[in-house]
Amino acid sequence: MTENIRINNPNVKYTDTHIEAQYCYHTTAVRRDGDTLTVTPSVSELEFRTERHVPRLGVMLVGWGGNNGTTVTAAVLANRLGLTWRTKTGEQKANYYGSLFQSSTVCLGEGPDGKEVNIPFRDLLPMMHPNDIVFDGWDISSMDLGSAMERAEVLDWSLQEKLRPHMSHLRPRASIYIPEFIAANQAGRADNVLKGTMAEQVEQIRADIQDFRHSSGVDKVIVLWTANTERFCDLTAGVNDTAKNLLAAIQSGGEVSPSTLFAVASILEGCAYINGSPQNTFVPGAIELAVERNVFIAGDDFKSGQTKIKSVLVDFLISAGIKPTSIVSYNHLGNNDGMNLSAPQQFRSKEISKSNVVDDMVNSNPILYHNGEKPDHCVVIKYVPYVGDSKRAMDEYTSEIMMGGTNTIAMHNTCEDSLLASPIILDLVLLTELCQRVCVRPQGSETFQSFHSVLAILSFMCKAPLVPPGAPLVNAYFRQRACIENIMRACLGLPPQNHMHLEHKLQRGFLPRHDNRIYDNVTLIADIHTNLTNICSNDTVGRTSI
Ligand SMILES: NC(=O)c1ccc[n+]([C@@H]2O[C@H](COP(=O)([O-])OP(=O)(O)OC[C@H]3O[C@@H](n4cnc5c(N)ncnc54)[C@H](O)[C@@H]3O)[C@@H](O)[C@H]2O)c1
Ligand SMILES: O=P([O-])([O-])O[C@@H]1[C@@H](O)[C@H](O)[C@@H](O)[C@H](O)[C@@H]1O
Repeated sequence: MTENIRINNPNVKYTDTHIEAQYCYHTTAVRRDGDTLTVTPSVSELEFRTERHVPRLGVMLVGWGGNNGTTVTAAVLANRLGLTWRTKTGEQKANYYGSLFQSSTVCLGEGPDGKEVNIPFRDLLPMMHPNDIVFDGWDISSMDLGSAMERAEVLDWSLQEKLRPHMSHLRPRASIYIPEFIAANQAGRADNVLKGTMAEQVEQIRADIQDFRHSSGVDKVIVLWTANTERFCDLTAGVNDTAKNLLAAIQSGGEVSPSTLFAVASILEGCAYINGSPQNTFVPGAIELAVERNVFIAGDDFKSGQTKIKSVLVDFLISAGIKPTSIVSYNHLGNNDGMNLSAPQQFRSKEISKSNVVDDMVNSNPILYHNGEKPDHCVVIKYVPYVGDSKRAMDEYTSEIMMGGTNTIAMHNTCEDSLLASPIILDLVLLTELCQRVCVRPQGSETFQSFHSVLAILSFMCKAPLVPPGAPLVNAYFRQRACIENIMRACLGLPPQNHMHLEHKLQRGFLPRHDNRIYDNVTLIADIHTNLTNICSNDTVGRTSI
């Protein structure tokens, strides 16, 4: 279902190539003087410009032969082919459940009947449809995607049988393998590795990207790491502290992880690079290189299950004035990721990303938490081969409530881990692709600017969000989601969702006045057919009328 939305707004203009929206950005600055807080509202006039043409997108996955890589590829193929398959409970149809853009909605406003009108999130702006993504990638295991899907043991066999003819010809490219960065138990699958110096391997990855771009005919490539979790990299001055030093370290063969080598290769090829794992891929030199080359980077670590619930539950508790004092997150799983995480250094990377997710919420409430006080927080991950990709998570949240009371919430959460991560991979690349088509011009500035290379808007999909220097780090789930929705609304000149419904809360109510200011004596009425093929090819849409 694709919704056609009509923006009746004088400050939104449609050209053949862009959506151009004048936007008033409201914020407040706060200054403390003793026990007085001075709050100064500010309004910034911004012009958002969004390219309407959606390109053909290629996604290259590092770790393509893994559970996530095979599953997300299979899911896109199954949806593209419109596959159904028998399960023990009946006929199952391919879908994109778990994807923010494909399976959740946003509220546009109220209809004449006073009821809210909700549309698919993806219909807010011209976005790539996941069915159209072209996949490629690398893996240290040479196994073809059909066999690797079988190895992953994620999807129903009857679906695998339908998909195998479409996947068996897909083979991961040879990859960069430095054994010390992942668990020793991964060595057995490493039969597809590049030889040569570090610099030669980076050049090969760059050549692979160029080869894929040319052979597939895609217009742009995004590279995403869904390979195994690496140990943290040592941050060393003169090695990875600047872009120049990092490039030199690659030439000399210093301490640079495979994930960072892929990041450098992607950035040098002008491709956005996303880190789906918890290691510190983005060493300062990599970030500096991305900024210098104006290339998007984002991460870290897909926020898929236990941590996603934590970023909701802790936000609920603390914003309700309840004080979490102990958070224990245990899970066991039996997939290869779990096997890799059974090694201490790799587990430590994951423990860090899973543990820091409550910091912003705790720090937001000095009524409950004083002088750096934090809840006890324990993360346990165990490898139990028998359960495979079916992660069993058990969480206990103990909180202080009124008058010395105690509240304990215990939950059990079982899921196929890769079926939670796959839609997040799609959301990450689709939102990155959209952001590559958006630029903003503050009032008084001659030129437009893109988002910062560190693409913080992707925080919603990450356990340990990477943000630009000095930017706030937000983990609270609904704040992150609102950030995405309101930035996309701004691209349409629409104000942020405020959930106030004031017109329904006053004694006599009032009728909101339509924002139909005249714009150069022209009232623009623009149709948005958010089906991208319509917008690009059908000249009857996106029309303006005077
Ligand atoms: N719900 C989830 O599945 C979830 C959530 C958050 C984060 N993650 C992270 O996503 C990553 C992938 O998860 P998975 O379940 O698909 O794991 P997996 O072990 O099934 O897949 C990882 C793949 O990466 C390959 N690989 C390892 N090192 C490589 C290298 N240097 N180059 C290319 N390929 C390499 C492996 O051969 C394997 O095929 C892990 O780091 C995991 O921690 C997963
Ligand atoms: O997102 P989430 O469910 O909290 O975290 C998950 C961990 O609990 C799991 O043990 C690990 O194997 C996955 O890679 C993922 O990181």
